[in-house]
Amino acid sequence: MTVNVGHLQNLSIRIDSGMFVRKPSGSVRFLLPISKQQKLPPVVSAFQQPLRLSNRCRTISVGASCYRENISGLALETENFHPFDKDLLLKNKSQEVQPHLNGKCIYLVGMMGSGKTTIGKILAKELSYAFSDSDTLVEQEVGGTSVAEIFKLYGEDFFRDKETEVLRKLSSMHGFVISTGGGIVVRPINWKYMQNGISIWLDVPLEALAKRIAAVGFQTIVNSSGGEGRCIYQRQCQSLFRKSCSQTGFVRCM
Ligand SMILES: Nc1ncnc2c1ncn2[C@@H]1O[C@H](COP(=O)(O)OP(=O)(O)O)[C@@H](O)[C@H]1O
Ligand SMILES: O=C(O)C1=C[C@@H](OP(=O)(O)O)[C@@H](O)[C@H](O)C1
Repeated sequence: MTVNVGHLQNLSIRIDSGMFVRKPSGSVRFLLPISKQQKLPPVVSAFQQPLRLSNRCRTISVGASCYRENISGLALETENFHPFDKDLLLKNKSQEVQPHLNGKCIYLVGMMGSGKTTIGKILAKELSYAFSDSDTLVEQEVGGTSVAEIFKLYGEDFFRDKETEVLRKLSSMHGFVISTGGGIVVRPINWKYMQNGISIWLDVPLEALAKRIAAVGFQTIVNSSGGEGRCIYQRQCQSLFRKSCSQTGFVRCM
């Protein structure tokens, strides 16, 4: 599905979906997936600088006074960007793409603590979508048993089976923003179900994740040894996210 947002900052660009994320430096990155098959015309931006959309995933700035393409060609960063409020950016972006989504579900994927719930709730509100959390749906499937209890009583495989069942049901629904569990990418079948919607990977550096998880004292279900064990697990998931990103056209938000 492509969305023509030619009017957005005069960018004559066709995108599958996109999202603004403000980088710590204050600039804003707008990410979009480019599927392999799409032969997109060169994009002449508002700044009259032709862009070659050759990569599967591009970041492009919007509303900046000027920008430059970085060496890897994967990221455009703004200079002299006047920092916008992130929620305002989400609001503006949501209003731009909402009419084109045709009710497609939006799946937020990322490590524990990457902000799936926080951003998912804002996004759902701005898109007039319902918000749901795959963990909560799994708990409902198991009579209200908590995720931690499910892992303890029935083990991870049981949890993963229920997680896949939840995604199968969601794949025929519309109008949801779903915050998925951090390990949802460990099963390729889950990617298949999420491809019925739009998947957005919140790619937060491990250091920032560690700070957030430490700050809220998350029960690390998957690796109670915390610390090193958790970091190894997170690195495994990160490489899975990267792989799924390359194979399934996930939108990657940094
Ligand atoms: N962009 C952000 N910057 C800083 N902290 C954030 C951001 N997004 C979420 N957080 C914080 O990180 C923690 C985890 O956020 P949450 O949305 O629950 O993540 P997830 O649902 O991916 O586990 C919360 O304390 C939240 O306030
Ligand atoms: O990383 C994981 O494998 C998990 C992350 C959790 O979700 P959150 O990322 O929302 O905490 C939850 O699905 C379960 O504890 C498994």
